[in-house]
Amino acid sequence: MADNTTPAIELRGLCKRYGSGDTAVDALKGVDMRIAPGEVVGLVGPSGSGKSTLLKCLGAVIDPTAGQMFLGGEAIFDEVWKVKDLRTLRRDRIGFVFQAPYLIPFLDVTDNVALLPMLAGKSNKEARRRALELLEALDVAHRAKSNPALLSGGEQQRVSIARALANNPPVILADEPTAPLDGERALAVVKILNDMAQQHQTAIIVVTHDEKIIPTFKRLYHIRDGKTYEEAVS
Ligand SMILES: Nc1ncnc2c1ncn2[C@@H]1O[C@H](COP(=O)(O)OP(=O)(O)OP(=O)(O)O)[C@@H](O)[C@H]1O
Repeated sequence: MADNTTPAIELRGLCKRYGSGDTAVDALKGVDMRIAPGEVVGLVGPSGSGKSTLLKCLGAVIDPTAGQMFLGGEAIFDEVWKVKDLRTLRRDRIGFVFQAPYLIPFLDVTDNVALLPMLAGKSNKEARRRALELLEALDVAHRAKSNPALLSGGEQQRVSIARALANNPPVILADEPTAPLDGERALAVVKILNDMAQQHQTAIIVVTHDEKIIPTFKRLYHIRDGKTYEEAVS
């Protein structure tokens, strides 16, 4: 990424140690990353290499042990805590897409997407308007009033992407978002993530093992034994 752009995400020497003493595990051993607004990058690595730990640190779900993390140039983890309100940080600045869509079964599709903007203080009307706009963009508005259980796997995943985008977060963390999908639907989800990144300048990290989508990333980070390496992709 260009040096003069403020990165959406920047990690400097991020470390995470679980436990202490003889049983301590150093899951992250000094991770450096810079991701610009609008970039979609892949993160690949073998089992136990630290992918989940890195996503949990990025999502402010767990604290790193050392190092620095910045979102949009603002220190999130530093020598001291700079951001106290992690709930607000997770709600407004980071969108999550998981392997399973985890839609709420007793809310219809629209309310699943509208819930986060409502929690962030938008009126019901405004939150639903935003939800419908996203459902349309993701080509799933025809299921707006359905119970999520009645949707196909690909439709449910598109709804979960709409939910991740609902508060217009500058960062989206996607953990194996295409794992349950066939090749065509997996590539369609990647295209949606790329389109959304371009339109909203969202930075997106996609953790994946999915050989079908790995060649689509313009930048790819490998993680091995708690350290990341960037692969130059032509
Ligand atoms: N809560 C924990 N306590 C102790 N060690 C942990 C904990 N969570 C993860 N680890 C260890 O940290 C290392 C990295 O684990 P992590 O789950 O981040 O890897 P991963 O790349 O996501 O693996 P997978 O692809 O199998 O999910 C592993 O050695 C793991 O055993």
